[in-house]
Amino acid sequence: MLPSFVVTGFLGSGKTTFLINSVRRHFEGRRVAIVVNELGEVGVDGKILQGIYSDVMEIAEGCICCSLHAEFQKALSEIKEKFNPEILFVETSGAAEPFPVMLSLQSLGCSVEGVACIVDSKNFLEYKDDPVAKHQIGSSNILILNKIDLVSQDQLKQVEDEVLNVWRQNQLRNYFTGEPLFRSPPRIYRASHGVVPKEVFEGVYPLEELTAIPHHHDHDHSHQRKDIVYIEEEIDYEKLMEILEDLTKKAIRVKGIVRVKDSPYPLIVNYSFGLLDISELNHYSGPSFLITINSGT
Ligand SMILES: Nc1nc2c(ncn2[C@@H]2O[C@H](COP(=O)(O)OP(=O)(O)OP(=O)(O)O)[C@@H](O)[C@H]2O)c(=O)[nH]1
Repeated sequence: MLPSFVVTGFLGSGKTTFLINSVRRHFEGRRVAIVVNELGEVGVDGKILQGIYSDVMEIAEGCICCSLHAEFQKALSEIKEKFNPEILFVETSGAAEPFPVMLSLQSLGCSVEGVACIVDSKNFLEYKDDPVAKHQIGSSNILILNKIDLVSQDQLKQVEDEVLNVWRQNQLRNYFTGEPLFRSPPRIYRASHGVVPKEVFEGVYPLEELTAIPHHHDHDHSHQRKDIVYIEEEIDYEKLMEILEDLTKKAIRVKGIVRVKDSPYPLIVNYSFGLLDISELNHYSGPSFLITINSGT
């Protein structure tokens, strides 16, 4: 069985950053495959990860369990055949629940070694009541409080207490008996830019019991509206800022890859919860685009 980890967490919490900064470091020299379940029909995370890992597959849009199970299956057999990986990481989209992904993985012959939920410590108290965020936390046995560089010790303690509270209330239970599925409380870690110690990936027991749980199909992403804007011509940096200023009036998350006149490389645009981050991507030759996610609520 191919061992796998699921990486979940709310929009912009730092899942891709975690894959870049921790997984690469701790699995150096190992054959690591990554499947990214993207939000839009064009992916950003996959493009970034492709520059770092050789075995990255993107699955666009939606939820792996429903419309995409067949695509997931195809991607997985392709990955296994081509790369014969030793370990697989699946990054779910920030708007998806991890549980169906775990079921899909098991049904496709992978053992789920752990489910890591990346928590945005800076913004958690703002999004903690979102139903998807609750499921993401409750379905995880590794909780990583990320972005600790942006909060005080007191705030972090408050977030930690609240995250554990949400976990207790939403932890996975056997549908018939009501018994908790996780045999022990989640492991909780603190991280800046997704950097965690190697022990995070060690000694996590495989989640065998999940197959016994019926799957409800009660998850719904329709409250979030996604749009994609293609930018045909090369614009200057100021124009990009103008476009972003406009988009972020409504969007809770904006990400994309944009070519601008003054930069030798295309720029990765990453906006979440009022914070804008711009960096360069040196291995991309596709079109310029921005994906926006509006909460719609
Ligand atoms: N200050 C700070 N910024 C961070 C940290 N972790 C991630 N970021 C930034 O937060 C933004 C979102 O990070 P991503 O890793 O793209 O988040 P994600 O969870 O993959 O996003 P989605 O796939 O869209 O849900 C990026 O601009 C990151 O550089 C952190 O610990 N501290």
